[in-house]
Amino acid sequence: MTDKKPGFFKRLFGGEQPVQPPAPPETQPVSAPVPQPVGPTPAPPPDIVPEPEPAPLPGPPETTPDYVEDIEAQRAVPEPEATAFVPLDPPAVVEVPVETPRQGWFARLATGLKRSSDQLTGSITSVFTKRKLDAATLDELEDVLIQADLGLETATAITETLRRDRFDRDVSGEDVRAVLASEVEKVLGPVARPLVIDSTRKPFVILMIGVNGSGKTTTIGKLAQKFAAEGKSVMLAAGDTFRAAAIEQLQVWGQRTNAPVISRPAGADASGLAFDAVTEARAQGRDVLIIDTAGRLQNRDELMNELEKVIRVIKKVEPSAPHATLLTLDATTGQNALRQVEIFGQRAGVTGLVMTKLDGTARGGILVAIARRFGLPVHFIGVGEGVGDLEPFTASDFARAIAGTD
Ligand SMILES: Nc1nc2c(ncn2[C@@H]2O[C@H](COP(=O)(O)OP(=O)(O)OP(=O)(O)O)[C@@H](O)[C@H]2O)c(=O)[nH]1
Repeated sequence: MTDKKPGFFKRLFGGEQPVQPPAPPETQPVSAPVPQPVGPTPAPPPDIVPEPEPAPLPGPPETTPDYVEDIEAQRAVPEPEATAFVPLDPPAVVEVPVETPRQGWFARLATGLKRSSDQLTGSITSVFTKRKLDAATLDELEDVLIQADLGLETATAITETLRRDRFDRDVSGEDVRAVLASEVEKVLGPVARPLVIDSTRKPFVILMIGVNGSGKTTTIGKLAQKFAAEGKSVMLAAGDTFRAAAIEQLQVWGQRTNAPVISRPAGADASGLAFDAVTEARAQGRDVLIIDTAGRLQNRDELMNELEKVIRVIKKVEPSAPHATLLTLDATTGQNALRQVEIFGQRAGVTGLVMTKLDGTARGGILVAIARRFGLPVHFIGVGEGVGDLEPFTASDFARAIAGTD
């Protein structure tokens, strides 16, 4: 990446702050919607797509410690209309990106990370133009690397390598970029791990979590496509019951990928839905069940309680589930992503990460800081909105793209 843009780095880093996604609707005390688990093999009701309720609940259902026990008690009184098993007939108008011909995925990653890499390489070049490597230069470089979200440890590792090998010698921007790529790859190598579907689990339950708009539903669609292409039978659960549009979005993905979608009307209880979905997927012998959840900010305690409840209820049906709890991270978020990984990890037991929107961000460096701090597997990266735009994560490609080396 050779474009040097004087002042660009400063403009970007000078004012840019981690973006907080919009908060979900306020939770109000509501009378707990009665969870309506049904028997193991509910028949599809004649009305396939449920009408959204006129006034969706503004927040998650009430949390009570004995909620889970309530669910079990209420299993004795199933209400067939509670679960909508929706394999077909998506709603008429839902925006889901369509596939268009495009460049290869690495090119998209490299193009997407160009803003990150331009900032880095531009700054590195300006620091290292015709200069011998001295302490001041190393300090400047460390600042550049920290401001690129790579994290203090990685920044220090890079400057220490240079100090050890090149101190008091001429060093070019290219040399520094090579060290950067190598150090980034060193950090990311151990976390670049594929998502392995244990075929002895039927269904293998994947719970998708993350803040609002981080790409959960889109990633579910992409994963469903991937698994279907591998010959796996997939079921989806529209667990983002706060938003009718999210339910519809998942139904469209379900139709595209030929995966049945378990859903309930907007405003229904997400835990009850998860319960039904695991029960149904098991009854049908599905290979994989992917459960969507409503977006929530990690600092919204009541919403995180609700997520914990969803997990508890899933375990009521299958104690070993969820078998993967994937946190989607929006790459454009920057530093806030560290907090998301920390809190979602504590509350929901994240097993792996998917970083989305790497096709257009200046904040890609944050993945390095996350990898170093948490060591969680990074399974996939999203490089676009289309169904084919999910790629297994590879450390060397990411390192090359962010350092602008080929
Ligand atoms: N460019 C790009 N856009 C993406 C990617 N992944 C998701 N998006 C877009 O990001 C937006 C939000 O994605 P969703 O999948 O709806 O996010 P969500 O986490 O389910 O959102 P909530 O249900 O509101 O929490 C949509 O416009 C997606 O098309 C990606 O890898 N690249």
